[in-house]
Amino acid sequence: MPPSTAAGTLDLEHLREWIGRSETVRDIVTPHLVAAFRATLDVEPGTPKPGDEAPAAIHWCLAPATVPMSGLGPDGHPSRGGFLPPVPLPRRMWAGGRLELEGPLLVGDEVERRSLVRDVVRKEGRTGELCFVTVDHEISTSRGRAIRERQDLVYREAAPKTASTSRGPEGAAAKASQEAPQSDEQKPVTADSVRLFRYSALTFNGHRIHYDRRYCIEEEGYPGLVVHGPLQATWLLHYAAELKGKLPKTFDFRGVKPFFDGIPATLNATKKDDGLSLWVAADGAPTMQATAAW
Ligand SMILES: C/C(=C\C(=O)SCCNC(=O)CCNC(=O)[C@H](O)C(C)(C)COP(=O)(O)OP(=O)(O)OC[C@H]1O[C@@H](n2cnc3c(N)ncnc32)[C@H](O)[C@@H]1OP(=O)(O)O)C(=O)O
Repeated sequence: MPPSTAAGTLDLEHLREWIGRSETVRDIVTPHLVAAFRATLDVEPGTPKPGDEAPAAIHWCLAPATVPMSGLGPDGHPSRGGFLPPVPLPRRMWAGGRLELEGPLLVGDEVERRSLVRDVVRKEGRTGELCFVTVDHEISTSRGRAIRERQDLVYREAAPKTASTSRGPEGAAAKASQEAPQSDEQKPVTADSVRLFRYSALTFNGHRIHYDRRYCIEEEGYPGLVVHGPLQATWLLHYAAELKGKLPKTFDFRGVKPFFDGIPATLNATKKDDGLSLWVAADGAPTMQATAAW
């Protein structure tokens, strides 16, 4: 993506100095993590043993930033300006990404994640000024690379004060977003506050939009707790594997509209030539769209 030259509040030149920054972190796929991950997905946790295949997308729970409380920003994420650029737009979201699944992670694996800030761009969206930060990750074990990932983070301007308890600009984005197509396959999914809390705990993600309802409504202008992008992507990836009998080789996903807790939702899939189109729909409208290819 080329840098936008449109006028805005961002010092893009400064933010783009973060491009090329890298970090390497390590963690272990423990039996407890695998059991807790399965339980959060409402699957029998069993008794994971060293060498068992770990569930796909568990890598999002590995090696999270462990920043002391004094190093957190007002949204509960690490203060910006370390590995990630100090984007001054206050509302961070996980916008989407792409996974290339090259091999499984196993219980007991020592995992290394190498991350690189690939791009920082400014865009003007229907909901206001946006700043996208793209991060590339490579996740490896002693057997070699297991996953290549592109992660798109988006930073949004402050919510208009009028948005506090209505759908506000989220409603505008929802109207503009695509109507859900007819699905070949569908199953219900629930996102209540306990599940969101558990997923935040699994990923050591302190972002307050996922568990602090007052903060969500009063500070970020959302009408409820926001369902994590990686949790929605995990559901869709597992659904794709369930429908086809094996994990896809590539999985592209994009959050198109926030999904709030307590809203009736479904996982959906339609066949495509080389794979599946998938989406989460809340109240019938897509919140995350994905394509999986084998
Ligand atoms: C974990 C974690 C945080 C989370 O999990 S947050 C919850 C998960 N994420 C979401 O719920 C995001 C849902 N999406 C949205 O709210 C909107 O799509 C978004 C990102 C605010 C953008 O909406 P807009 O209506 O303002 O944008 P436009 O559709 O007008 O598009 C403007 C340009 O931006 C590009 N774009 C839009 N959405 C995305 C996306 N998801 N990924 C990449 N690019 C996107 C779009 O293509 C337009 O680009 P042009 O070049 O065509 O101008 C945690 O924090 O850790």
